[in-house]
Amino acid sequence: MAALLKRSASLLRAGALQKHGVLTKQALCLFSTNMRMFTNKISVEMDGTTGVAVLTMKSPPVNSLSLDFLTEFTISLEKLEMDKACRGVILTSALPRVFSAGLDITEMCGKSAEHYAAFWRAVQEFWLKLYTSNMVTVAAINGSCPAGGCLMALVCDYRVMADDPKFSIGLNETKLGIVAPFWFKDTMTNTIGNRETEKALQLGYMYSPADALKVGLVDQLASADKVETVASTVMSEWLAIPDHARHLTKSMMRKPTRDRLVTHRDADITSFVNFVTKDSIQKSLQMYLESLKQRKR
Ligand SMILES: CCCCC/C=C\CCCC/C=C/C(=O)SCCNC(=O)CCNC(=O)[C@H](O)C(C)(C)COP(=O)(O)OP(=O)(O)OC[C@H]1O[C@@H](n2cnc3c(N)ncnc32)[C@H](O)[C@@H]1OP(=O)(O)O
Repeated sequence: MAALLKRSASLLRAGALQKHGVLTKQALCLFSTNMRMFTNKISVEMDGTTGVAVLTMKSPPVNSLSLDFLTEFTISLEKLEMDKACRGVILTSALPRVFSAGLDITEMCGKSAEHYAAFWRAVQEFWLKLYTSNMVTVAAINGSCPAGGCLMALVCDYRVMADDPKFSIGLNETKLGIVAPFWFKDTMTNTIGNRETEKALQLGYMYSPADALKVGLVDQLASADKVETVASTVMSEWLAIPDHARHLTKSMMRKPTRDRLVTHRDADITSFVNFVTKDSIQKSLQMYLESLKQRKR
């Protein structure tokens, strides 16, 4: 398993995975009964009787989406996708207070253009795999989830969030002096509508759980200790629908948004690299990172 993961990770980075579908054949049936898989940053527990896997992010301190994290996540998801016994995935965090802090800012600071391009391709791949998954995906949001963390929750079919006012959720990119790409924006617009997205994105607004429920950014609130249980109940309701009908419906709803990124994928990478290599953007990101560190002092 470790060797397969290592090889898969290097293939994914090299972009070979999509071209040759290598993982498809090798990883088949890894989860066909009760199964546990651990990587450095993610653990997956698959219940063979219900067909539901729980994918738990465990990358302290804040489950930030680094290149390594994204690679491990995408590979784990792909393995579940290929296991016919797996029909649904619940995403959650093992960390107290944080679901995911979004993209790892250190991946966007002080690195080469080649690194930024590889990082951005991995972010796109992560979004595409989760957005177009055949499985039912439910986010059990047991902590804060800004920016890329919010995006991860938004691409799921259903969101249950812990009803704790200390937690918040939203696309806060403008607060860092950066801009949410069009496919982040599309994902949010599809969920809460154009007007609310326009306000939320310009202001980099972080919603409390109650406000997130009000605008439809999350579907349901639960007490912090019940989030995963509620997510499991929701999952069984969704799994009561025949897979093929639900999946065709999901594809029909999501295809235009998915196609837009696929069509403009290379241009989007170029645009990201051009943007993030600007001195002014580097300065904003460095200052933001520094402000996060200062908050603790
Ligand atoms: C027009 C063309 C456009 C083209 C595209 C252009 C632009 C690119 C768009 C890129 C889209 C970006 C998406 C993102 O996801 S950016 C990331 C945004 N994330 C955040 O703003 C979250 C910041 N973090 C927090 O708010 C908090 O950390 C928290 C998640 C609420 C957790 O709080 P707490 O438990 O109190 O933890 P600390 O704040 O103490 O943090 C612990 C350490 O973790 C470091 N940290 C936090 N977040 C990140 C991160 N996202 N990346 C890297 N590192 C992070 C933090 O600095 C602490 O580090 P230390 O222990 O060394 O001090």
